[in-house]
Amino acid sequence: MTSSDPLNPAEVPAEGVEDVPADVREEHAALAEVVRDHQFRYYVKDAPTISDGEFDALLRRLEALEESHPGLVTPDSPTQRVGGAFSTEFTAVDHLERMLSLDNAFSADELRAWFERVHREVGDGAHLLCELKIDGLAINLLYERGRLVRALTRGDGRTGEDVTLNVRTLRDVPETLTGTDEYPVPDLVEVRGEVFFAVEDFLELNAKLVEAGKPPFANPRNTAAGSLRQKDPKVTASRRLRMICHGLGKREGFELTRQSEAYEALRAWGLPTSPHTRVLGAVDEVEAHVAYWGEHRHDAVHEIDGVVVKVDEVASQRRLGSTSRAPRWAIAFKYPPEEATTTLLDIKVQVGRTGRVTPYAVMEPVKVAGSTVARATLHNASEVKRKGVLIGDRIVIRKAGDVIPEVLGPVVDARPADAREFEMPTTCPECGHLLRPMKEGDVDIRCPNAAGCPAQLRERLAHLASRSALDIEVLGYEAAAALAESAAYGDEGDLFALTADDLGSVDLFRTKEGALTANAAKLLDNLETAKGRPLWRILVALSIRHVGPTAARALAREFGSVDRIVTASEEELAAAEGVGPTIAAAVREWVGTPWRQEVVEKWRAAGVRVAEERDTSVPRKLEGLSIVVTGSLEGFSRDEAKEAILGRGGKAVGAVSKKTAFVVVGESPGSKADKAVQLKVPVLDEAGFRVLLEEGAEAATKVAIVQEEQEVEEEPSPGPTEQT
Ligand SMILES: NC(=O)c1ccc[n+]([C@@H]2O[C@H](COP(=O)([O-])OP(=O)(O)OC[C@H]3O[C@@H](n4cnc5c(N)ncnc54)[C@H](O)[C@@H]3O)[C@@H](O)[C@H]2O)c1
Ligand SMILES: [Zn+2]
Repeated sequence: MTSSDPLNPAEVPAEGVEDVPADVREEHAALAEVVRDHQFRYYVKDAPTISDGEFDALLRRLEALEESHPGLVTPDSPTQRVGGAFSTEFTAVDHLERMLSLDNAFSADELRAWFERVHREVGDGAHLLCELKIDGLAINLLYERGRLVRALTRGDGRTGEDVTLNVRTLRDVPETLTGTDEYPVPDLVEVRGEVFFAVEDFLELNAKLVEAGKPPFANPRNTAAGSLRQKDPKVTASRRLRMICHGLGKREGFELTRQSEAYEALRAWGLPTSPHTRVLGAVDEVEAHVAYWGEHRHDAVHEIDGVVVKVDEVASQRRLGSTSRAPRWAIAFKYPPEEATTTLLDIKVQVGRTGRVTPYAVMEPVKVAGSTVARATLHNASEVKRKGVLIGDRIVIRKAGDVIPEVLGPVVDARPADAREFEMPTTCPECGHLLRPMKEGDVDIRCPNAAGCPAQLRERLAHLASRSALDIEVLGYEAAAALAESAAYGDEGDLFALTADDLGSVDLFRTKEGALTANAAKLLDNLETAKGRPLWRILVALSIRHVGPTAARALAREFGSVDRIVTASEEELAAAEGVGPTIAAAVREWVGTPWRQEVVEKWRAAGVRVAEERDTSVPRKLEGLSIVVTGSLEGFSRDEAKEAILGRGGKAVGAVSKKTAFVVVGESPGSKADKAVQLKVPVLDEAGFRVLLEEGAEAATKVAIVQEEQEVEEEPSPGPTEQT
């Protein structure tokens, strides 16, 4: 084997095999020092200054250097050691058996490469134990004759920090083990696990801090580490730390053949294990499992940064052995990090559709959760203060799944000398009006120039064209900006009266030769179609505060025309089903604004359908019925199913109650299906749903599934395969 063997990095060729050039040697030494420095900040100070992704990249770079220059590999290189240290604040105590780290796989290929090696060494009978990689800190619990005698952090793998008093405050960690006939209390066992914050508890802790005027913590992992490594156990006790076991160290007085069996023993002894652990047979299944959890990353109570795959048979684990840093019988598949650090280049403000002025971060572009991010909203000026970020700071940002990126806070330890505070502007950056809160007690300040501010007009146009409003494809953000800026154009009232000539005077809609672009023709065409859209879409397009698709549907259903909405009193509006006082007040405010009423008049004059929402082509067979859809249907997307119900006068509701008329159950339904059974609400499958839509409630009742009261399954299997 060569030293480039990823499973065997500890095997170093004899000295002098290769002369490493001086500059490479220097780079390596400098990089190793940087890595050690970050390890100290992370493990000892619980205050890293770079993200895990950046740290992993540094370590990978070090590995790459060593791979091309094996002469650089020494036993004290960070690539060869468990990356931790211990602080003098705690007593240092040796582990009875070493605590190791894990090798990583960042792609399916790397996972397969690991698997093939395992295959070669121990044959194809190995079972693969898949566990969530909990993002917390490792702990080693020593139980002697069933009593907890010591708890150590991982430290450098050989020696950890004694945090016994702190760990005793954790509810998940029993003082004494229980035993069963099958699994009697062992003479001695080292139990390894992860201490973490449940995301929910972490958010609650932060909410309390913010309420008390204190800065919130950046992330659950570092907060858990900081909370456990406290000098005063009372501080630890005040934080709701949890623990889940994921391995064993030294053991006496019992033998196990499979690691999955060890978890059964741990459970019998009263120790917490994960409900998400699965034993799988083939690498394809492991890949599906990894993909599943990549999609459901936020379904566990704790944060995860990957999936750990282990060979389940203890005999095979022994045969595969370990390097100085990690076992060869396990690998951690890592997901793209959801946090990154970058530089906050500037804070600018943008003016929204309702004049709200919000600061946003302009950042050095950085990759996070698979996409490159260069901007993030900061919501309002007090949020900027609360987060404590200065322009020029290194900042931590987070992007979870499809959620918009969020600035978590500054890396204070890396603050440059010239970092400066953000000052909220006092005038609108686009029209110069003095900004102010529109109502007493508003945290947001707004540009009061709703009618004339080009920024607000641009935002309203883009909104009006969006999919949840008039759905005008060609009128994207760029076109909205071009129209808003064009002198030939007034406001959105003039939109439907636009002519080819008007568009010809806007640069964006003219070719170099002076002809109209294809998009201009398309826009005129789209506008013609948009005139006939249902009333609720027209209402959304009018940018009335608080009136999104749901409220607009309610208004359209209850009042049937813009005129009736305009003449309705605030009480009438508030009393209407699905409207309520906030929307009623916003509608009245809109009615009281002359230029907004002019928009309606201009639209009406241009032929926009501002009345009669009732589409008589679809009979209103579901009038007054509440219908719940759960699970996925083959012939309908979620929105289509909702549209089909609303279009027939029914209500598409989210929760099952006694008032629910039908529950439509598709593939992999949620707990709503069980609830329907409990409450004896008629259940329809997709075919039944079609009957309901086409023929109405009576016919549907005949095809509804008659529900026998049955035992409700405890917890639906969260993974793609069965738990063992
Ligand atoms: N940001 C920084 O400056 C900085 C510095 C050092 C390390 N780090 C981060 O720390 C991590 C490296 O730390 P590491 O050496 O502990 O390696 P690791 O986190 O990649 O893997 C090893 C650890 O995973 C934990 N783990 C969680 N769930 C597990 C399970 N089901 N089974 C087994 N183990 C499980 C164990 O505590 C184990 O010690 C990386 O994510 C790295 O980015 C960051
Ligand atoms: Zn303005």
